[in-house]
Amino acid sequence: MGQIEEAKPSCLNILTYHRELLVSRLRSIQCILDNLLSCGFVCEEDVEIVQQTVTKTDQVRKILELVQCKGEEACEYLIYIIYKVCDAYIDLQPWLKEINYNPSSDVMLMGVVNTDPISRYYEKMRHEMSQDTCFIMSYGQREETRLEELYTGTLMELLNDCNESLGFLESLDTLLGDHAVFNPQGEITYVMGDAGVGKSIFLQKLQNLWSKKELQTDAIFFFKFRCRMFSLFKDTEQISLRELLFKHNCSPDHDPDNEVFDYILRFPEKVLFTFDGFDEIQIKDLMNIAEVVSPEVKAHPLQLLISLLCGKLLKGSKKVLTARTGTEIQSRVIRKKVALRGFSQAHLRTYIDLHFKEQEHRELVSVQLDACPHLCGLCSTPLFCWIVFNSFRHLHTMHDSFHLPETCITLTDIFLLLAEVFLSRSALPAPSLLKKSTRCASETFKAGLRSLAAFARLALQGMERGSFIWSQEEMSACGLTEEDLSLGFLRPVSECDASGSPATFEVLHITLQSFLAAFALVLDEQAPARSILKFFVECRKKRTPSCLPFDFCVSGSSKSSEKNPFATNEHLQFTNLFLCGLLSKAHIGLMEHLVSPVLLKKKRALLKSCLSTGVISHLYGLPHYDGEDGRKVHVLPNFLWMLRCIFETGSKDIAQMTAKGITADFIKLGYCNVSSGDCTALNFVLQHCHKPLGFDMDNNNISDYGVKQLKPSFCKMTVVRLSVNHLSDSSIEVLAEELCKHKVVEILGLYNNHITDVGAKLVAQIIEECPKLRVVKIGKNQITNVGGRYLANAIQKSTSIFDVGMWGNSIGDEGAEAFAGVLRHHPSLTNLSLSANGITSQGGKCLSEALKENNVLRIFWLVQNELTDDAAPHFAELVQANTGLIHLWLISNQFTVEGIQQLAEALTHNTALKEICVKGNQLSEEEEKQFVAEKRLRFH
Ligand SMILES: Nc1ncnc2c1ncn2[C@@H]1O[C@H](COP(=O)(O)OP(=O)(O)OP(=O)(O)O)[C@@H](O)[C@H]1O
Repeated sequence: MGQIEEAKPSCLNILTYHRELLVSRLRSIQCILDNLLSCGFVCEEDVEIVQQTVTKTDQVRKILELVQCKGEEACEYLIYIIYKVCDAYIDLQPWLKEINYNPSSDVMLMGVVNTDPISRYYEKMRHEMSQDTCFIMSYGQREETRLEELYTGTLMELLNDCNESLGFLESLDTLLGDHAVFNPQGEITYVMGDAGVGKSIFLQKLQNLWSKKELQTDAIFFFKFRCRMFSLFKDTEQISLRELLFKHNCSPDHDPDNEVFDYILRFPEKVLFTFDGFDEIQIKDLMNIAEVVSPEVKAHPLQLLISLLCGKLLKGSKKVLTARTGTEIQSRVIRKKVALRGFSQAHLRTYIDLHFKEQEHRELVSVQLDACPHLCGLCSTPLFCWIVFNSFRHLHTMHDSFHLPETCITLTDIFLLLAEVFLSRSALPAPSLLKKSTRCASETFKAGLRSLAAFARLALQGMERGSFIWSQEEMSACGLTEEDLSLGFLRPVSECDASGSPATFEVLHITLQSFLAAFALVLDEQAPARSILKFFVECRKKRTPSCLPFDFCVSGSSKSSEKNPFATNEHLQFTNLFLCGLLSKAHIGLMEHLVSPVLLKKKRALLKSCLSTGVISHLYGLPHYDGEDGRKVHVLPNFLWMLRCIFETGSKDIAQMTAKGITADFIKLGYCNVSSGDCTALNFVLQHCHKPLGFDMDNNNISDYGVKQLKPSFCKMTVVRLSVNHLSDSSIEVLAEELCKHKVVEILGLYNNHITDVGAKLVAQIIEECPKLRVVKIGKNQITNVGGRYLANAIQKSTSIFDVGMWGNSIGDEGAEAFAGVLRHHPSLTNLSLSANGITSQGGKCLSEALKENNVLRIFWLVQNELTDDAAPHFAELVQANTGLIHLWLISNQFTVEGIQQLAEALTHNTALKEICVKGNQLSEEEEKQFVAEKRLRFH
């Protein structure tokens, strides 16, 4: 060992030899001086001399002289400092490698303290981030819940740029990894989701993981922003990037030479940003948003934000951006997309256990949830779940008995519960006197009316002006007192004024602001009654949400400037929805205690007439087109809001009228962001529809709860398309029961769900018992040979079925054998896909032999299986013998040139077959060229 060390070049020589490089690259001199001083290699006077030297390079020269004078040990220690504090001396790390530096055992006994500003800043940032993120928002400001005690995983679906699923993100700490990146040039990880689905908490958890070094990333700086804060700046305000970063996040200490900012500019890839709520950004005049390309230039904060997001500033930095679903952002800046889908059943169970410490409460809540799938559907949105559970806990402790509302609970009910809990606080007796009482919601609301009205006024003003944050003065002007603040509706926004008290406040959650704004519209006795409809008018006027802010900044396009302050108008839609709920028949009893009955009646009548005319004109205005299966209509997202509002009113009349207005035979609701909760609203209208209807609900977030809600409507559905909707076997149970009872279904689409062999058996039952069923798509599920057999047996018995899609299961050769039975004599099957099912040549042989006897099948898909040349003679025979087949798909198997040769020869004997697609087999480009003469053998 000693010999090896002796053989090393001396550190003194190294410093002499590399002096020039060190002089130009060594920074963070203070850290070197601090360590040399504390180890006694230099004295205070030496330090002063160095510090008095004017230029950085001269300071380094002085240090080198000093340590070289002190000898080998001091020189080695200097190199060791560079080695240990690698973040600060990042530029010299390649040099250490080049000189093959390995610290000696002696020097390793010496301590190195990291006093470098960059490292100190990094530590400070972690510390502050950890403090800022360890608590989760809880009721009022009274209790504090630790994030780790309540945070529950949610469904985090990865999407590609066409919003197609790429599976689920298993664990949040891998978010920034390369998995599911569809655009490596993009720098933004875009996280989207509906109101209250947990986008902010997702970021909080991410920040918390980073602060504990548990996030898989090499980012050493983390800046977090809430987009709504950018609305607080005056139009004329100009700040620099440095101010934006350091004033609105953590600022570096003892950094006279701006080393931290310099480092950020030099190594942007070491910086991670999170921007929460892009949909909340107000852009008053898009035309004036100009890009900022220099980090030194002062600009409006919004310009800085947009320039950061577009990569004009700090190019290469990592960014996570959240926004409500529907806020589209150009794919070219997006690296990866995640859609938050809320709690699954299993998550909900975990959340119950975390939320309720008492076993009695856990059981009570579980039983009540199990009895009400609609409530479960609502509770799959974490915000609503949080409100329901907190209200349950509070009201259960306060009152003799409290149960969760059972059937037909609406969102308005949920937010009324929250308001009741908040208001009941002002009437709380001292804890020692706390005695269980009988619950009387109207009394609580009456007693708290003054405060409620003041909060509601504030919320409405905010909605009208498009602001979510208020100053103390604005709050007082609305009549809010100090005492009111403790109720819990508002919470302080982080910044404090000079006296240390919070300078600004916001509503606990933006959806609660929408609710309060709706309350203000109902309570207001001064404004003309018609003004309750103002947001309906506004929402109708507005165009579909688009990616305007980003359109502008990314492509520089000059779309017309729009007065619309928001990228989406969801919070206005929510206000309308709550208005419908508050003015519904179900809540007259409560509202009459708060508003004059005459005015209430007038407002109810106005709303009803507005909804009725709105529904008619909306349905009339939808784009209809005539297809093979009758008249089709593709609804727009507003249709869903309309349904939600109708459900919230609980009005049978309006539901009936809407059902009557549906003139199409086929409704396309694909990619409309339909959630399980929406299915109750859909069902509410559909129950008044008396004619058969086709429904395409593919690519939504319906889940098992939603299917349960749609149960009464399946009797009239001729087309049931529920592909890509997170359905498990329990949904198929509901479908089997209903579809077999009514026997009207013709098309069943269940592609890309979580169906296993258990569900496949139920689908087989549907196939057997529904005589009109023509098309079944059940690809990309989890069906094995067992399920494959059930399905094959059922299809064999069906005389109506002509199109079966089984792509992407794992039925293997045994399943293929069962389908060979189907192919042998099936009278009607014309299109069959068994692609991506792990079928080898053995299965291929069975299938091709069976198909020789069938001249009905037209299209046969066997893409992405494991067919080799062993299967080629059988397929060649098939091609020669069969005259029914028009397309044979054998893409991405393992045929070589010999196998393909056999197919090519056989093809010359068959004139009916239009093409055999053999792209992606094991042929070189040269080999493929041999077959150019046979044009029907396709390699592209
Ligand atoms: N993963 C989670 N675990 C536990 N609770 C959660 C989780 N996600 C959200 N919540 C609860 O739901 C509430 C609302 O979540 P959050 O504010 O993150 O929603 P959001 O998607 O940002 O909503 P919006 O788009 O309306 O701003 C949180 O305050 C928290 O109580």
